Amino acid sequence: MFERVAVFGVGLIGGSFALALDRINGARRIVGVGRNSPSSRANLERALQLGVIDEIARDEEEALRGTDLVMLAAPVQQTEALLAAIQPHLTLHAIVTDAGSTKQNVVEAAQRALGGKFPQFVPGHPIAGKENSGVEAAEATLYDGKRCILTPLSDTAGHAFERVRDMWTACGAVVSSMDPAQHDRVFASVSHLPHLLAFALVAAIAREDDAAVKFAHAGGGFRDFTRIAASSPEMWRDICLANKPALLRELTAFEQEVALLRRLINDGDADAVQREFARAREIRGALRF
Ligand SMILES: NC(=O)C1=CN([C@@H]2O[C@H](COP(=O)(O)OP(=O)(O)OC[C@H]3O[C@@H](n4cnc5c(N)ncnc54)[C@H](O)[C@@H]3O)[C@@H](O)[C@H]2O)C=CC1
Ligand SMILES: O=C(O)C(=O)Cc1ccc(O)cc1
Repeated sequence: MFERVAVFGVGLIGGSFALALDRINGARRIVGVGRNSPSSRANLERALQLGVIDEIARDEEEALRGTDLVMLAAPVQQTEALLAAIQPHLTLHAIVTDAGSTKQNVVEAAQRALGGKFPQFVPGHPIAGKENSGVEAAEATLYDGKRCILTPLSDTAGHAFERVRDMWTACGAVVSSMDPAQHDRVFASVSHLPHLLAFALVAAIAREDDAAVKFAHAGGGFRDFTRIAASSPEMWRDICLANKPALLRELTAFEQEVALLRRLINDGDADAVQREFARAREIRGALRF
């Protein structure tokens, strides 16, 4: 399918992408690129050892030589700097895509950094993942049966969009398209807010004097609610700041709901509390994932 694929950020998502592509013989050669830090270098070496990538590229020029697909899978606020460094080496037939959890800031970064080459960029977001980071957590089957959303603009090249769509489909994902702003509103609600709340709950309890005894007695409900608080702080910092307006709107709506429940509990209004819980239970029970 592709001759040479360059993956910028060979962690959970980039590593799983490389493994999924390899499984379908989707790339003749896969090259990994990291950032200039000891932990990133160690992660890339491990990726090579695990056979996730075929080689490590030292810089953008080396990574882009003969490359016909670039996948960005680094934290979203790195997008503009990465694309600016890639742009001079990007040949006309090469396609660039990404896996970032936010799309409006990524699209705007790509427009600024790629200029006339922006049509070669296909913004994407696989809705698959877990709380573990790094290449050790990568899995070839991560995207099987999972949604992958593409958010092309009117000037995105049709052939680039089709190749990225077909590639994700071949990797096992169910692909659909969405407008970037709508994407960010949806995921502020069902992904970014829940992660923020999980981090907030653990952080709030940890501040209490008897936190240790409380955590020691936590059961399944607490485990389920806070699993995602073990996710990468850097990645979630970037997502929350990149999707600030939509996330703050969702946070306001959530605060209003919490304020309502606080008032009902304070008033001892048992019927109203039960009605609120029953409504949520019914809605949650009908959801199919
Ligand atoms: N973790 C998840 O469940 C999901 C994450 N995403 C998105 O995928 C992207 C990657 O996330 P993960 O793989 O989970 O994170 P990760 O922490 O496992 O991997 C990110 C990798 O990017 C590298 N990196 C950081 N800055 C870089 C740079 N400037 N150049 C090259 N490499 C760089 C890091 O060293 C690390 O190896 C993020 O944009 C995230 O929003 C999307 C869907 C699900
Ligand atoms: O760990 C989980 O359950 C997730 O929700 C994974 C996830 C994290 C970020 C995304 O943009 C998409 C999926």
